[in-house]
Amino acid sequence: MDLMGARTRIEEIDMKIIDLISERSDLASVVAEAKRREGGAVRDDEQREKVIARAVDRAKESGLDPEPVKEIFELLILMNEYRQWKITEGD
Ligand SMILES: C=C(O[C@@H]1C=C(C(=O)O)C=C[C@H]1O)C(=O)O
Repeated sequence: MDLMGARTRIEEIDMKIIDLISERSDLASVVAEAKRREGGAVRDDEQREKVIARAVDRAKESGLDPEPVKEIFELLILMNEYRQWKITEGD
């Protein structure tokens, strides 16, 4: 694969990543509704730790440096929490 081919493939992967981030982020409405019904704060430190630990383990299995992966997941969690706060702010 040449440079152009690699860049085209990177672009395709980037678009998929954005679609997945959007799908993950959209689940904030489901989570916010469940927490409204069942009770529970937007920020859940126990669940945060599980999500991060899972991502770090998978990163290591994939031969990736876990630290940047951890940072990415911290941002994804913040995005989801922000969406939940926006949904529940009128409550
Ligand atoms: C999605 C949730 O809400 C928050 C967002 C999380 C996430 O994006 O993975 C994890 C824990 C919570 O702080 C949840 O409680 O499951």
